[in-house]
Amino acid sequence: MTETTMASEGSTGTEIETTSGESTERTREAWTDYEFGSEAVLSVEDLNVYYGDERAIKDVSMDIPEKSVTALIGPSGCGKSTFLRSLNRMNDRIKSARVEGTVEFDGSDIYQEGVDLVELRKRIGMVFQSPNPFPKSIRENVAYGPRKHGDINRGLAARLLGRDEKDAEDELVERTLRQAALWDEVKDRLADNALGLSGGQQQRLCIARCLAVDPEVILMDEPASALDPIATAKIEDLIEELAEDYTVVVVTHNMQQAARISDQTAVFLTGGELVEYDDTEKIFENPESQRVEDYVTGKFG
Ligand SMILES: Nc1ncnc2c1ncn2[C@@H]1O[C@H](COP(=O)(O)OP(=O)(O)OP(=O)(O)O)[C@@H](O)[C@H]1O
Repeated sequence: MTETTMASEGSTGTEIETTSGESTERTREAWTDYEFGSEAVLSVEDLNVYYGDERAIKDVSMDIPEKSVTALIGPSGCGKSTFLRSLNRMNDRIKSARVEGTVEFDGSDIYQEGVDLVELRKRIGMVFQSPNPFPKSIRENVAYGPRKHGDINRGLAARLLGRDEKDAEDELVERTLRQAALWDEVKDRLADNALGLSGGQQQRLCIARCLAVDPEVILMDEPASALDPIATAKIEDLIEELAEDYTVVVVTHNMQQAARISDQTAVFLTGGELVEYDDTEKIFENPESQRVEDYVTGKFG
């Protein structure tokens, strides 16, 4: 098929006119080197993700700017979660998944050999759709990561060795629960089982657990989709606050939510294509792509 390229200057999409006269839109090659408000902390190049023979992410290149909220939106099955998981190698846990391309974080490719995955996931943490606290006390949920990583020494062995850091742990538990906007609700019952908290409180606890190991990036996969409107509003406020200190990447089905909380929005459409990526206001008010306009105005999806 003969194709004539009609890319106009300044346009992000490229119109392809086929011999049949149909005009279809092709996505930009790369959404990197973008002039967002801050430096890129993650830089994705030519990312393809397969499950067996099925390709779930198709040639995605994009930069993610630091200390801001990047929303990933698109219809069900378009690859948002797969893309999110590829940013801290969570897809490694899925047997059939295969990743090609690079994801640069702090100047090096997270997919190169020898990367310490525990350290990587400490720096790039994740919060899942359903709150998943451990069936332990509220305090232990927060302290678990720092204890495991040896940042805090607690327990009998530490006491015998004279290295018990109770005060440091108390300070860390309070600080992270405050950051997660949960402290006031749980400060008098830190020893209670976390499973006794409401869904929204459990999700904020999971965010505190993620913050306790001092991440730089927080990946969130539909963090409010299992919550009621009040709990959702609290999570949304929290996400905006967190972006003052952390880079947040959030998958959401909820377009109003993306519009409310994010600085930039990436729109994925069927087949794992990144169709458009821009300032959130631009995506919702004046997108370049007709397909994106149809999607954000609810014509499909
Ligand atoms: N573990 C897996 N094994 C095989 N295929 C998978 C797996 N996870 C996702 N897929 C497939 O990859 C594609 C993208 O799925 P993904 O969950 O990333 O999309 P999504 O946009 O996050 O969807 P949703 O909004 O419904 O959560 C889909 O076709 C899905 O069926």
